[in-house]
Amino acid sequence: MTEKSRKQGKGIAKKPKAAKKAAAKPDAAAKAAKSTARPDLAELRVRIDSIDHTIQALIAERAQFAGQVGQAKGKLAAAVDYYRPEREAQVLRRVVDRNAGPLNDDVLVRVFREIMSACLAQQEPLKIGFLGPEGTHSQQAVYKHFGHSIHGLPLGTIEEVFQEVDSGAADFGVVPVENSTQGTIQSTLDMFLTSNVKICGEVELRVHQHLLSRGGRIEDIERVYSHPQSFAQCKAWLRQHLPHAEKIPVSSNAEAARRARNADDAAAIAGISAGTVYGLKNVAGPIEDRADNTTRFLVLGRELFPPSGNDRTSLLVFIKDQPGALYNILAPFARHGLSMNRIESRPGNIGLWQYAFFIDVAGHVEDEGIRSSLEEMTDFVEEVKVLGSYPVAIA
Ligand SMILES: O=C(O)C(=O)C[C@]1(C(=O)O)C=C[C@@H](O)C=C1
Repeated sequence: MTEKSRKQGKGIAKKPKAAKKAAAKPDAAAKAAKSTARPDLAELRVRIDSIDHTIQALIAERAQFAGQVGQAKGKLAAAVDYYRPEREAQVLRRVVDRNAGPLNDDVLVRVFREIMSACLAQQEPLKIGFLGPEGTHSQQAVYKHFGHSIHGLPLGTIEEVFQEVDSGAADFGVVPVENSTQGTIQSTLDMFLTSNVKICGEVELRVHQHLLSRGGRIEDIERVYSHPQSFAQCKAWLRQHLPHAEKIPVSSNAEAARRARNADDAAAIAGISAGTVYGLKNVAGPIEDRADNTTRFLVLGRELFPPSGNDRTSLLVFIKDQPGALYNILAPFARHGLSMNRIESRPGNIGLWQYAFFIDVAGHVEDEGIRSSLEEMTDFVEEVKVLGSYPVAIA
């Protein structure tokens, strides 16, 4: 059972368009953009050079201040201790709020993420575990969330990502948790039943699938490798274009690409970056059946972070086996006006037919509403685990 209103949680307070425009567009650039006369290329490049000069000086100045912020935090043990997801979310929401174009929000967010990533790496790059090998969508999610100034650790399974974070070998981990076409990734949810790791962020990634092969000719393809989730996302396309090819499920799309590089009659369904890593040609794509195909990833860490102002809380609730228990754990959220974004039941590993409920609710566990809701449900639960309170995904 899943109830979703994710976008509703985004809550990025937008200024009225006209006010944003007036605030941001420099006069000279606005006039030049309106003029019908052909602009002078050399003059434009002089201006761009001058702006680049200023931007570079400001980035260097920002990096110096970020370094001082590091010192202000005291002598901490490792880079992981300097990372502040709630602060990064606030910085990025302001970027979106200020944006008056012409660049899209997601482009500007990417640029500022990279700046913060580089600023943080001045201490030492964060070590981020993800479902490898190189070229997976999980790796893209890592870069989207942490920028490129990190040290990526490609791992074999979702379970290993949890273990490496738990043991401290990785500072953070990134794992897929649900796909808009295919639903929940059960193996991720089940790990929370036994693991102590915390959720400290979420990433939403538009996922495009491509048919990749060494030879690049669809008429040669007799075997297709991919992860079962990706096969499911491209079911209709495969039925229409490769109905007779053998479909071979493997552990990741990048692994599919790795195998497809050995023969001309083999292909992989994977992201385009896997093709670049493994030297494959793009035969067709995007080939996912739904154009809005999106995967949501969770960022795993070892501690809870303070509120960012627009957060989500994930709970794991083991309810008592008694009439009305489920109603009584959900009613407090309604009483406190808290939006529930998701509820999903899984066998709880605590006895036959005993279920655990994964619940996502808007807000932070330090908020009065969630604190009171948790108190009010105590008579109806065996145990509640707060899996994490973290900033709602940005752009
Ligand atoms: O504000 C901080 O706490 C910083 O360390 C600075 C900064 C930044 O570059 O803005 C860098 C890393 C943190 O994760 C958050 C923000």
